[in-house]
Amino acid sequence: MAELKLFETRNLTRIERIGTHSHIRNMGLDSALEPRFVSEGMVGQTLACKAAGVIVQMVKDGKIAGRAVLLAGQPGTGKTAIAMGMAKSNSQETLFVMLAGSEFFSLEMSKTEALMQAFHKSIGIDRPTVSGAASKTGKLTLKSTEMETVYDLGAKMIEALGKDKVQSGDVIGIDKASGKITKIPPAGGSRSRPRSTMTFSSATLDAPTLFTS
Ligand SMILES: Nc1ncnc2c1ncn2[C@@H]1O[C@H](COP(=O)(O)OP(=O)(O)OP(=O)(O)O)[C@@H](O)[C@H]1O
Repeated sequence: MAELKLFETRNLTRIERIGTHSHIRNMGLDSALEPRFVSEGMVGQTLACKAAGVIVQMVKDGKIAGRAVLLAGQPGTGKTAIAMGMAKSNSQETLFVMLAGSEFFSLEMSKTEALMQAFHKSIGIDRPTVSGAASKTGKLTLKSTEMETVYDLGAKMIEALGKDKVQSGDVIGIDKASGKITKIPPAGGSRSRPRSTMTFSSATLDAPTLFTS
């Protein structure tokens, strides 16, 4: 009879996607913004590289600012590579922040807030909060009689909690699209609140603490 052998398996619960763009050093264009077929880590995609180069040049010349660029194409055709080339064309040290749509939409944080955080991270800024402490992330616990939910907090929401002086036991409304937090005043005392209302329980910051439970 065949012997059954059991081997210990490694914990594979956390699988990370490894970004393989380290070979991209620039957009592979010459000084007249003409694309070379193989250059600076970029191979082919000459029209897209040229278009990206023209946009970067317009930004450098101060002709456009505060705009977004949409790169569309089949998976794996080099959209991220070109975006990285655009960043690297400015300087090899330019910060490049990647956001995966799926991760982004699964965040328990307002999309505006998540975007703001990514932008702040990309330009190395920590926004000051109302208390003057550095802008940080945190956690917010909401409780009802049936359930308890923990939300990730961004700087904007932390600021809103401070502004409204939200305290443990307060009923709050959160607009998940904009991140706006509003304190809902008790109408005739807490007993009249519907059972399903979520009540602010606690908020903690990962660093400089504004609120604690
Ligand atoms: N023209 C290119 N020159 C050099 N490397 C490239 C080129 N196009 C893609 N690659 C490399 O191939 C891999 C996949 O490309 P990339 O992630 O940029 O594609 P994508 O279009 O952003 O894909 P997805 O839509 O799945 O996010 C990366 O390692 C990237 O650096």
